[in-house]
Amino acid sequence: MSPTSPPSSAELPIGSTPQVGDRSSVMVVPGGPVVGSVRPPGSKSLTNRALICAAFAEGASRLTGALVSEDTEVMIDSLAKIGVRIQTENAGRTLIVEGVGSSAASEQTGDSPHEMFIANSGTTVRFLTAALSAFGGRYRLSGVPRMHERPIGDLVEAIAPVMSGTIAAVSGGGCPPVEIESAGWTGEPMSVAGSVSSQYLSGLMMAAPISGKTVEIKIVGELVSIPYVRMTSELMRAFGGVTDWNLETTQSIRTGGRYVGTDYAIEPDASAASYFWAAAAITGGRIGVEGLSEDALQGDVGFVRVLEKMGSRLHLQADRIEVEANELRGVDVDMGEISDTVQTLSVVALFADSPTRVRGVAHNRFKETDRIGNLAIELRKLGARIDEHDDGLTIHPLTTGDLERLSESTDPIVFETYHDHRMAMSFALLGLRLPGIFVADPACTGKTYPEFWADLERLIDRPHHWFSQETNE
Ligand SMILES: O=C(O)C1=C[C@@H](OP(=O)(O)O)[C@@H](O)[C@H](O)C1
Ligand SMILES: C=C(OP(=O)(O)O)C(=O)O
Repeated sequence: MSPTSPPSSAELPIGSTPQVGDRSSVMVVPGGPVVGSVRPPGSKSLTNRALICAAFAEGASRLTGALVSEDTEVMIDSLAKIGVRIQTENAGRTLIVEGVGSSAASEQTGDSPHEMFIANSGTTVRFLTAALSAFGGRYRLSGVPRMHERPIGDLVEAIAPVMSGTIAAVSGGGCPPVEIESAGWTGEPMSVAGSVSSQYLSGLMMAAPISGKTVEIKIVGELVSIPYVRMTSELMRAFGGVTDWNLETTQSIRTGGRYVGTDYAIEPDASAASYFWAAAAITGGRIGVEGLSEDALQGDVGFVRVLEKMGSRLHLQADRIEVEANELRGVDVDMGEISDTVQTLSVVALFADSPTRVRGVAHNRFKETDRIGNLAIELRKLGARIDEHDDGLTIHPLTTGDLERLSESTDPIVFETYHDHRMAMSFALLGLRLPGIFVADPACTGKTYPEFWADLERLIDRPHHWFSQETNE
């Protein structure tokens, strides 16, 4: 799909949400400063952790503020297959989970495998692989083609020596599908590598209470995305699990206890919030995100500190983080702890007055797509110089000449999104500043934020232009 002249568009009412396969691109109409308030949906990371803890708890839990999206739906559907009953209220944002308790190895082995479809949800496949191996039984977890290219070998290798039974990642390079036939964990100490994804360690930590054992987990080598591991500890504690961890002094974690049903309120998603904070920063606007503070469990609230380093002003309140635009300068920043916001920041960096170097995110190549290589390919479509590094990117800002050329051009530029929700939401920001920016496959935001386009329209108070597949092909 690459139109050479703008196709005829359909204007839909503000607040419309694209359906998968329904419309193949969207053009956000540029305008002035974006000003306002927004509350993104619940955190994906917190929702899927809370679902794991609640599912294997004794008793019922009530989760409020939950995310309703593909990544949480595949978790819920998979848990339902092992008999976890989950009722929904408030259009799915409240989940009442009847826990099944801890290890059920004896009842589950011998059955035909439970087939679980986990789409492209890293948290779901990694957390469930650990949890189900600890719970016991036969399972097969498979997803979309990209999921079968996303590594899980380090997790499988960590589990195999301490599990009674067999576990394998059957695609080349140690990728899903994952096949498990388990009679539970032995309780022996484990070792896990953490340089590709922190989700392996988080999965093992959360699985220990499910195994009914207290387990020592040694972290081998570098650990990426550390704030997510802290989040795991906090979530486990909220549900009665025990973690003993001091990463500053030790590279190992003791984890165990038993989960008990709990009422738990989920924070809005901080990675989703990054798009709105960035929208303020690049349009001369001011946007407050409700329901988040710097004390949030999600490390991605740290994105606003990077914006501050670039020149934006922050207004911090107990339950709201507001970003106000100011002149933007380039920064040299390690984003290893907030890697889901690299695409957002790269778009912001295009509008700064000097280059930005993003470091520490080599693991971004293993996510929904290669978030270094493919990000560079797309951003270069604007004419910007983007240097690709093993561990990140250098983004050279658009020059005044580039901005003039792009502002006057009537040629559309189509941004491919690679089935990656964060590509789509980040490129939408370009459309706030520049005409003719088409974002392909807008429905891919459904992985974590189905209402993204609707929320953005309400905030900017003007409709996007939607283009159907037929129009563009
Ligand atoms: O544990 C989590 O909830 C997550 C951890 C991060 O993954 P990595 O640990 O693979 O960086 C992040 O990118 C992902 O969106 C969610
Ligand atoms: C990397 C992501 O997701 P996951 O690893 O959970 O699929 C993400 O949401 O940006």
